[in-house]
Parts: sequence; structure tokens; C-alpha cells
Amino acid sequence: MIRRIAIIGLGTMGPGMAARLARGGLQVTAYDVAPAAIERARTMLGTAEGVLDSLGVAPSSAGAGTVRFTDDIGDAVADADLVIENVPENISVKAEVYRMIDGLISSDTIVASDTSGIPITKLQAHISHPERMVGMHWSNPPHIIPMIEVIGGEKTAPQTVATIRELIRSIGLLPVVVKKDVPGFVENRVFYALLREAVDLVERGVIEPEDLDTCVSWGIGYKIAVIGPMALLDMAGLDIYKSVSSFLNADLSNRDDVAPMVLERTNASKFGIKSGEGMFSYTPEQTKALQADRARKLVAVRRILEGRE
Ligand SMILES: NC(=O)C1=CN([C@@H]2O[C@H](COP(=O)(O)OP(=O)(O)OC[C@H]3O[C@@H](n4cnc5c(N)ncnc54)[C@H](O)[C@@H]3O)[C@@H](O)[C@H]2O)C=CC1
Ligand SMILES: Cc1ncc(C=O)c(C(=O)O)c1O
Repeated sequence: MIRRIAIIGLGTMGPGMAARLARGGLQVTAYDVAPAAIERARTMLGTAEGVLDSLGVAPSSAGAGTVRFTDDIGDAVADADLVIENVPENISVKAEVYRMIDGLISSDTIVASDTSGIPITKLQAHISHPERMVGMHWSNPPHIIPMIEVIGGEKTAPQTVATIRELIRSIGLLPVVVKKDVPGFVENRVFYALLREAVDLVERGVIEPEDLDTCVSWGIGYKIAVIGPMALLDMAGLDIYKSVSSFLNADLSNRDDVAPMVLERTNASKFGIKSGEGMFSYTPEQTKALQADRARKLVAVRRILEGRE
């Protein structure tokens, strides 16, 4: 039974995850190597709790859980039933965290990674109890998006996958078990196919970035929240899909490296909202307003999709 959870890494994803898990009645300890990240996370936690209130996510019947911040990794993982590693998407950084916690956790503690797509089989090579390591891939913003992928690596015990799936279900979220440990799992394989094409179209000057977003959000995005891709194939007709894909698939981007448009920006430290500029520019005031507006809309859409409105 999982009651105590340690979250390692409090950047974009960690604070929202902490808020959602605590709302589910769990005792969370939250750690980051950077003191500034811990301070930022305290504010982000409060914001996420406000969004959970507006989503109507009630505390568990056993009462609300807690979030406690710490700057000591040993304190964070001591007594944890589950450690969720949430540090940057880099194998050596993740491996260093596993090395550090290896001697601090008990042999029955489950270690989950929120990796966006590094195969779990690769990550579990860096830990003493690979049978208790699992992928637990949340989607951003993690306190609002209910689906979480659960992925076992070659050495993950089926019971570990089952325990994490049950934990997710028990707090009212939607686990999806990915049956094969493929890079990117399922969500990001589908999403990155879309992003590759979107970046390519903007880079080739086929469309302006703002218009690309309008086209995808109001064309595909709006309906895909209601009708998934497999159901859409049936709605459009497989005969239509056969005809269009027979000439279109060969023309779609198949680039296997990172697009220059992305490299130019990342080389100039233009990472998006977190650095104030990426595909678009953001002042701190705009970022605050944008995040509040997006949360409000995502909450409203989710209420409708769940039939609560
Ligand atoms: N940003 C996103 O939309 C999503 C990210 N992910 C995945 O979640 C993981 C974390 O991503 P983000 O939160 O976006 O990253 P981020 O870069 O925003 O935050 C990472 C945090 O980890 C901390 N950190 C670095 N080394 C550490 C260490 N040794 N010990 C403790 N803390 C350490 C950093 O100080 C930073 O606060 C990555 O694997 C990423 O691929 C998964 C779903 C969505
Ligand atoms: C660009 C991008 N990459 C990875 C992820 C998740 O792993 C997300 C997300 O929104 O969840 C993303 O936007």
C-alpha cells in the first residue's frame, strides 16, 4: 500500500504532481537540488491547489494528504513507499539520482520515473532493484491532465506495474498501461509525430506559428478531445484514410534530427515560457495571465468532458 511519496525534482512538473497526490490523501515530501526551485515550487503548489479546488477535486475520504519540502534527499526518501524521479530528461542526471537514493531506500520501495520517453529498461540498469522500477509518465500540467502512462521495463515485476496502476486509479486519475517499453511510450510518439510535422511546416514557411496553432487547436485538437484517433478513423471512413494516406504519408516530414528552428532557439537559451522566449515571447505578467487563462479553460473543458456541466 502506498502512503508516503517522495518527489525528486521540482521544476515544471513536480509541484503540480505534489499537489494532486496530496489531494488524493498521500503524504508527499518534495526535494530539489536547487534551493531556488524549492522556493518557486512553494508558490506553484499554492496555485495548483487553487486549480484543484476549481476542478472540484475533493480531498480523499480519509482526509487530505500533506506536502513537505526538504533540501535533504535522505530526508525526502526516508520511509517513502514510492519515489518519483522528476529531474531533467538526461540519462546521466537521472542515473546520478538513482545512485544517490539506492542506499537510502528500502528494498521494497518503488522507484518511478516521469521520463518523457527514455526506455525504462535503460533506466533500470542504474538501480539495485530493477524489478521495483517503473515508468509513471504524467502529462503537463500534471494537476489538470488526468491520464498517466504506466510502463514496465524488461526487468519490472508485473506487481510493480499493477501497484502503480492501482495507485493512480485510487486517487481518481486515469492510468494507461503501455505494453511495450518503446522510446517515447505512446503519448509522446503520437505527439512528436504531430510536432515534427508542425515544426517542419512553420520552418518551411507554409504557415505562420500563430496560424499553425489555430489550425491544430480548432481543427484537430478540439475534436480529438472528444473523439480519439481510432474512433476518428471510423468517423471519417477508412476508405478516405486509405486514399489520403496513399499519397500524403510519403510527403510528410521524416527528418530524424532536431530541426534547425529548434536548435537556433535552444542554443540561444530561448526555451519558451521558462526563459521568457521560445516560439513566442512572454513577459512575467503575460505568463501569469496566460497560465491562469489556460488553467481556467482546461478546467472548464474537463468538467464538460466528464459530464459534470
Ligand atoms: N515539461 C513537461 O511538459 C514534461 C516533462 N516530463 C518529464 O519530467 C521530467 C522533469 O521535467 P521538467 O519538470 O519539465 O524539468 P525541469 O527542467 O523544469 O525541472 C527539473 C528539476 O530537477 C532539478 N534537478 C536537477 N538535478 C537534480 C538532482 N540531481 N536532484 C534533484 N533535483 C534535480 C532541477 O533543479 C529542476 O528544478 C523529465 O524527465 C521530463 O522529460 C514529463 C511530462 C511533461
Ligand atoms: C513538448 C512536450 N514534450 C513532452 C511532454 C511530456 O512528456 C509534453 C507534455 O505536454 O506533457 C510536451 O508538451
